[in-house]
Amino acid sequence: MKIKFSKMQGAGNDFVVIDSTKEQFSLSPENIRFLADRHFGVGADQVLVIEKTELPDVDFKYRIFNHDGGEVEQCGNGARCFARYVHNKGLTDKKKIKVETVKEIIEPELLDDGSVRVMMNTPSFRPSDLPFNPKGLPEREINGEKQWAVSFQGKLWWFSISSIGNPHVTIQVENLDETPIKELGSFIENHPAFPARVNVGFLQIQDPHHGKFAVWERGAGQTLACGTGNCAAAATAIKNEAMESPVALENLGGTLTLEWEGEGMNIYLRGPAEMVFDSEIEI
Ligand SMILES: N[C@H](CCC[C@H](N)C(=O)O)C(=O)O
Repeated sequence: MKIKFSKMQGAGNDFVVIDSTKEQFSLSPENIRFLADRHFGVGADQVLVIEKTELPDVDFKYRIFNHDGGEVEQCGNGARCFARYVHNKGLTDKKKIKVETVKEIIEPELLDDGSVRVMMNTPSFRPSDLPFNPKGLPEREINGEKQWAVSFQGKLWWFSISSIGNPHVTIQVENLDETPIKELGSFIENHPAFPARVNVGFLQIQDPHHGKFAVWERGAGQTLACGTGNCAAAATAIKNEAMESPVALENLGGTLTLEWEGEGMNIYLRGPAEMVFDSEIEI
């Protein structure tokens, strides 16, 4: 089967985007892994598949598949690239789009300055929403917020949990350059306390409105940015009164901006979304 696709990126998080609104594709996990493979396929952190939605007052459905072939609930950088794609390809002339994802409706908006702003719904801090089973892990409370810890390389690493539709752990560090992101990220991603695995974000706070962020993504490894991870880190830091909205986080692949007015409110993610090239591939 020959498939047309667009290669896109948002802050260096890269995607293969496939339009399945006209011709229905059912891609197996093996097909996804091939498309995402950086040696034998196109290469991407995630594969995004655009489909028709059955929901009233919603414009599209989009499905998100990680590099390892697994389908997941949400992708913030992907949402921005999705919006750029459907507009550039003439699938809609709307600048504010309603999109069905696995668990919720999100609303990306194409802004006049060329960036894209996405309403990413309300962050949750409930363990059951990840899911997260903390039994047996060291626990503490800071500013009324629970944190847990894992022991790794002879040190306790304290983390906060949150869900942006997909599961996240946020670890606040003094210096990203001295943090074992790959090793610790992979250890926590696959920890038995996270039955569905987890994304692991590392936040270095510079001042109440600025920070640096690095990430080990569930099913994709270390990426140059993770939109939902930035949402999780900013919401956690704002909730703990360590940062104040708006928050700009410098990722390896670019800067993302988060706006969140507090618990129970929607969080907004803003950043770039770029087309790289169009092509087709036989799978
Ligand atoms: N790895 C994530 C999915 C992609 C999220 C990320 N690329 C983003 O921009 O939010 C997960 O397994 O939940």
